[in-house]
Amino acid sequence: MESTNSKPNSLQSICYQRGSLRLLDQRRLPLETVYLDIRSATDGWNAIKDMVVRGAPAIAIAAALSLAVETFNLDFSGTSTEAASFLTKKLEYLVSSRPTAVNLSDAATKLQKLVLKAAETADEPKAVFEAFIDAAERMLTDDVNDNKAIGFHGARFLQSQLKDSESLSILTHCNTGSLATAGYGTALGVIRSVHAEGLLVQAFCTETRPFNQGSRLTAFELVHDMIPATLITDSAAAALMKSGRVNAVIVGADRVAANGDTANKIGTYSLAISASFHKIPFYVAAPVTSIDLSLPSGEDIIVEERSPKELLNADGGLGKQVAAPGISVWNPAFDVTPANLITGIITEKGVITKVSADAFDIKGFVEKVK
Ligand SMILES: CSC[C@H]1O[C@H](OP(=O)(O)O)[C@H](O)[C@@H]1O
Repeated sequence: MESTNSKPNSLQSICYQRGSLRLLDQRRLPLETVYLDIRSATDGWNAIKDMVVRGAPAIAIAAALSLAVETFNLDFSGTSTEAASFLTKKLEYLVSSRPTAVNLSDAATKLQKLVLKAAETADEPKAVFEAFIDAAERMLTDDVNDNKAIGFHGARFLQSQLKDSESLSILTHCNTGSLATAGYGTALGVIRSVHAEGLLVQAFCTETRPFNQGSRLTAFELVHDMIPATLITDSAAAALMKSGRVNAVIVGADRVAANGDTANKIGTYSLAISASFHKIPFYVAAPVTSIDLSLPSGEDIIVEERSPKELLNADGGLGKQVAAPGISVWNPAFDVTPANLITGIITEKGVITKVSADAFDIKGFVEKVK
């Protein structure tokens, strides 16, 4: 993958036009803006695995578009059925790049069904490939629209919870903004919308060890958008809540189980416990595609464990060794927050609130908004 330094828009993680895909190398932000040329599903797989691109929605879109670029430039001499088989196998391969976020597997499943259906009526493979490329491209615009709707519903709901003349200071974790999506963001999109409504006093973002998505990416986005924001260490979050300066915590999601248990960046569970102790509402912001109704609870969510180097070396593994040689490491990239610690789930279709003290009716919500 070659790198180029062109800079269409410093928050644009995915630069795509038919036949060409460039991904912003998020490992080098915020100090360097470098785009990598992605020419195949293999390039896409490696970019996701190595966190060139990250964030549940963004990795799904990057995966699909990496295959769209390979397909567009492919000299294929098989049948329509063989074209569909080629695409379904490549999608299965792309899903293996990161296991926890459901967006990637959900998108792959939908695209596989689409190409198999297209092959039933296509006279030639070109029609199957074009149906796939069209669907992959639609993910870009659909995601931005969903994120803006999440922002709208989130801001409106938070405003409805405020007493007169109250305003909001919001704590968030990891990066859930433009850099984690096709644009605007999920939890950070809600912060953008609250700020646009003039209701935001301060955003607080955690560093989000070990990969530092908060200090490197979320802080970058907040400064870029001139949103009043303060960076804190992960370990300062409880003290900040105790100080009374946080009115709400809003985080993203990689996978929401049928009961509302939510997998998100490691450290989210600790934030939820601290928020509960300090009686601060705790929200998850995610598109409905992040909900996995096939899992009754978070018990069965696969949590990716990443390289010990992310802890042993500086800069989330990109720098030189700083930890004691020989120490063992446990580095889960995510944790699961139980539904009873979550106040509400903000989606592009509206906010899912509890139907009893500790329970959501996620299935009922999804059925209603389908
Ligand atoms: C809207 S992004 C969702 C989710 O993805 C992030 O993880 P990673 O940076 O490892 O891809 C984080 O968990 C975000 O909350």
